[in-house]
Amino acid sequence: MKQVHVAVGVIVKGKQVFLTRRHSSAHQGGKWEFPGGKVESDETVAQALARELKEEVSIDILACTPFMEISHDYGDKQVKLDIFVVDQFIGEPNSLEGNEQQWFAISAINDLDFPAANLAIVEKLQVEFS
Ligand SMILES: Nc1nc2c([nH]c(=O)n2[C@@H]2O[C@H](COP(=O)(O)OP(=O)(O)OP(=O)(O)O)[C@@H](O)[C@H]2O)c(=O)[nH]1
Ligand SMILES: [Mg+2]
Repeated sequence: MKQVHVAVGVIVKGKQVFLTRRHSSAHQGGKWEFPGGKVESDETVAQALARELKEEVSIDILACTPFMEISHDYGDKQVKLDIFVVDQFIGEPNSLEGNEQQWFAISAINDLDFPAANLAIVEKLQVEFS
């Protein structure tokens, strides 16, 4: 099975993180996620991240830092998540696709329902932003 390369943005403000909820019909539907999406064949991961965060939550990235990479096999889909912390941006994130969205205290996201691949992200975030 081909691995899907995904650019993922962990949008932070102080000790808060911005999450959106995946549409119920999507892969891993109904779960909370970090905004992002597939890297197209003609773009770098940084370009994909900038494009996805603009399309999905309407912000312009000013600075981002590589955070971690996670490969995960969901059985029906293999993903490689290329994850960046985005802590400088223009605009206020707002889901253009009508998803549920919320700023959460990083210390309080343990009990949310995430795709399995995200658990390592949550763990590392809580170590570094608490
Ligand atoms: N955006 C995002 N995708 C994630 C996360 N965790 C995770 O396993 N994924 C998986 O990464 C894959 C691609 O993400 P996506 O569905 O956002 O891609 P996209 O925006 O290009 O969507 P589209 O092609 O449906 O329009 C999905 O299978 C999704 O389940 C996450 O935190 N954020
Ligand atoms: Mg997406």
